[in-house]
Amino acid sequence: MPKLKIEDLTLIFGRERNTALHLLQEGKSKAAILEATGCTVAVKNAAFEIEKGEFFVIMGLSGSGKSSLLRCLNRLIEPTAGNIFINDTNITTLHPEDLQKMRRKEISMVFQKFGLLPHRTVLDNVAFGLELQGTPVAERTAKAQSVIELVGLQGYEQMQPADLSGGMQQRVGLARALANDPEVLLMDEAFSALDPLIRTQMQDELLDLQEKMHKTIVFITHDLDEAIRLGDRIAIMKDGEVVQIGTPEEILTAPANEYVASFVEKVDRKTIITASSLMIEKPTVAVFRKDGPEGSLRKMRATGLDILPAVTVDKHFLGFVYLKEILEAKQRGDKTIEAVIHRDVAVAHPDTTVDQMLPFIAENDKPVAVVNPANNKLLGIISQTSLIIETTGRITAAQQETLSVNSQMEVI
Ligand SMILES: Nc1ncnc2c1ncn2[C@@H]1O[C@H](COP(=O)(O)OP(=O)(O)OP(=O)(O)O)[C@@H](O)[C@H]1O
Repeated sequence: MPKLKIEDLTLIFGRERNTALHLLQEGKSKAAILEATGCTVAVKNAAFEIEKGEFFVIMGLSGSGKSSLLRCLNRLIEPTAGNIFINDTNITTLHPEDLQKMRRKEISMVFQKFGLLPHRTVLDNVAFGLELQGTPVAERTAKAQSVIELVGLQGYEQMQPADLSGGMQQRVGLARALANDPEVLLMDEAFSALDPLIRTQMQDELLDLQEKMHKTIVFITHDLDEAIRLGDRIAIMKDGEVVQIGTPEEILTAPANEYVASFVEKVDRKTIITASSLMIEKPTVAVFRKDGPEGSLRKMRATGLDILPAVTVDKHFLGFVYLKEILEAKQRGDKTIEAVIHRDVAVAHPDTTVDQMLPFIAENDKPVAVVNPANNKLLGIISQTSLIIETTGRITAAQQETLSVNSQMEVI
């Protein structure tokens, strides 16, 4: 069961929203609806699920509907149509008291502008939610103290928000949200007001915290770098619609449209793209140790390739063999290819990033083997060409040729 499930969620602002909803269902555009009714379609037919413990980021330009969507998730804004399930409960139909209970138990929110009470101390700000719930003083103080330590604010308990830096104020905001131990944390541009250095530091700290807490986090940002750093998955919004949902790598390698592609262009792919998306999959043609020079030659001729990976019968990667040396082995009358396997070669794991593979860029055209770290079985091959393209974004005519040869590799 997903932690959150959003079904056909639509949010329209304006008086004539029922008319606007009809027009939307008839397929009218946002602009046409605005003109006819004066209503703004802020979110249009959003539908997705978020798993327990997932860090889910919603990203999009200003006005794309991110905040509106987030605020529907705890009914801070009433959706115009659609359903929202938390666990198995449809919260769109909950009565106010049940909604209040669910909010207290399940959901907390962290805002961009911190939303702290200026005349209360850090401790009292953090304990505020518990105070509203009627939690006894000793209990709420103890709980507040423990989350204050969790976010690294010990020693600042008696200060007032104005005495703290922006980063520290946001830690108070985060501590306050965590104080009632919610299952779901909604974070609306929580780090956008912070200066870049503090922002990166807060991102790291949030990731560390998440390792310990395993909350379900829905985090809004207009910054793709932040989305990529934080998100297990990212939903990209444009004009009220969710236009793509995927892991950071999926978004970068296969942007669904021009809009997503325009964000992706600016990202440093090297730190995100991994060996698994670059490799030619399903172990490419490989020679078996038992093939011997003759069998290896046949495979090389059949593929037109002069370098092939060598594997054991159960596909454990051994190294690479070169056409020239196989020919020499044949002339010598070798019975196996054992003597000509180059074992000192670049090996990556599926989650090795391009950045980490930079040292593997050689002057000659040696491929990189991708193996399963658990058992050293060959998973695929990355050609130097694709590595170079990924690194420099450029490719020469000679590299292009190699690439087309490599792409002809077939499954054994
Ligand atoms: N209370 C409101 N009344 C009318 N229209 C609104 C209201 N709140 C938001 N909108 C409109 O709904 C659309 C989506 O706004 P929303 O604030 O959700 O976008 P956003 O992606 O979160 O943008 P930002 O990053 O600037 O907060 C915009 O066109 C906005 O003008």
